[in-house]
Amino acid sequence: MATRLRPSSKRCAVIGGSGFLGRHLVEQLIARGYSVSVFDIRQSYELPGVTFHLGDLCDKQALLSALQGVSLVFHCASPAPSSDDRALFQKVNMDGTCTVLQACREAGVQKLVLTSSASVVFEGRDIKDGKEDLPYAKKPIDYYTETKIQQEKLVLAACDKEKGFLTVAIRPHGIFGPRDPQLVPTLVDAARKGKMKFIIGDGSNLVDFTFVENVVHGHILAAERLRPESPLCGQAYHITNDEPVHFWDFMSQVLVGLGYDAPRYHLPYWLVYGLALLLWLLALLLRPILQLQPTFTPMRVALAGTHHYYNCSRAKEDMGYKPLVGLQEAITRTVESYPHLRQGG
Ligand SMILES: NC(=O)C1=CN([C@@H]2O[C@H](COP(=O)(O)OP(=O)(O)OC[C@H]3O[C@@H](n4cnc5c(N)ncnc54)[C@H](OP(=O)(O)O)[C@@H]3O)[C@@H](O)[C@H]2O)C=CC1
Ligand SMILES: CC(C)CCC[C@@H](C)[C@H]1CC[C@H]2C3=C(CC[C@]12C)[C@@]1(C)CCC(=O)C[C@@H]1CC3
Repeated sequence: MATRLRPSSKRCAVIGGSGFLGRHLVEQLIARGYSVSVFDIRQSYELPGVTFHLGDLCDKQALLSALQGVSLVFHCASPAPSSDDRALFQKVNMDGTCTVLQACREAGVQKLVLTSSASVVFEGRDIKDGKEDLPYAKKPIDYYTETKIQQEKLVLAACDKEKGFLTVAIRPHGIFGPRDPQLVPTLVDAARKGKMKFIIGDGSNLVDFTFVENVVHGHILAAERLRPESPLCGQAYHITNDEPVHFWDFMSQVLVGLGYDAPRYHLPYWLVYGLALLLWLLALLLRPILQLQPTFTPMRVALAGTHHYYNCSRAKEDMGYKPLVGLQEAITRTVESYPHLRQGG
């Protein structure tokens, strides 16, 4: 039988540590004196103090070797939310998370911090100042959301003070910042194709966009405050910028900052949603012969045309959370980090 290393409180693992959020988290952990094992299916960078373990999180043996001597695990791996591969979401977010839980218990890990999503309560209808006690979406809007709900339930239910295994879930919303492969690149791609001329709905919908460094701060606070006597055990926490913004103002600021025109013409929400649904069905039907990837998916249209902002007072009270970077500075830093996506760049 393999010998088990004694877990050290400054030794942690980041599953999904090569991704957008994961890499920012790893960089901050290193800056705070942790040594970090990254477990991911790919390696996207090198950093002193970080060891990489390449593998699929559905493979328990591969996970076990990465978790040796680790007392704290962050799980922030997921297939891209834009995918519609139901089997992959099921395999990675649900079965894979069960494997992560088993591996953590077998390796003697003491704390697990899951990156969940505020979208676990979103059904495509307005959410204003939503608290953590909102019920999970009964009709999740896509496979990503459906499996994030199951994943969060599994992780929170696994919290067991008697066995010394504590869990907590962080629910960020609309993460953005340098190196994000999703929000800014999708927006710029749509603008370059002339698809960002229209505002969906009347443009008055408020949403949360959260700077990646604030999301990282929330994760580290949660890890450090997670103790048997703390209220964090088995709970979920919204982490936002605490500055809801009009969706279309945010989009316009990013676009204009990068040299593109802001959207100007209004289209009725239900018309665009109906068209997006039709296009999605068409893409599904044509899939055997043609790969269509619509920009305006029903999920994106719902996010672009409804209110969805969340209350983060529970994180403020229980872990002393406060956003470190305000929204305006965050937008400026993000725009400056994408010189290659500028108009004409
Ligand atoms: N971005 C956002 O706005 C929000 C994100 N979240 C959550 O935050 C987390 C991080 O998201 P983000 O950083 O944006 O995503 P990324 O796709 O950038 O990072 C996820 C990482 O996990 C890897 N990965 C995927 N599947 C596996 C697997 N089977 N085994 C090991 N590694 C795997 C990915 O590899 P590869 O790229 O090759 O697939 C990638 O490196 C996710 O859990 C997401 O659900 C929550 C709310 C909002
Ligand atoms: C084409 C435009 C109408 C929209 C372009 C921007 C979108 C790509 C993003 C706007 C809101 C974002 C968002 C997510 C992904 C990127 C957006 C749709 C998530 C779905 C990512 C995963 C989550 O857990 C929730 C996020 C909500 C907001």
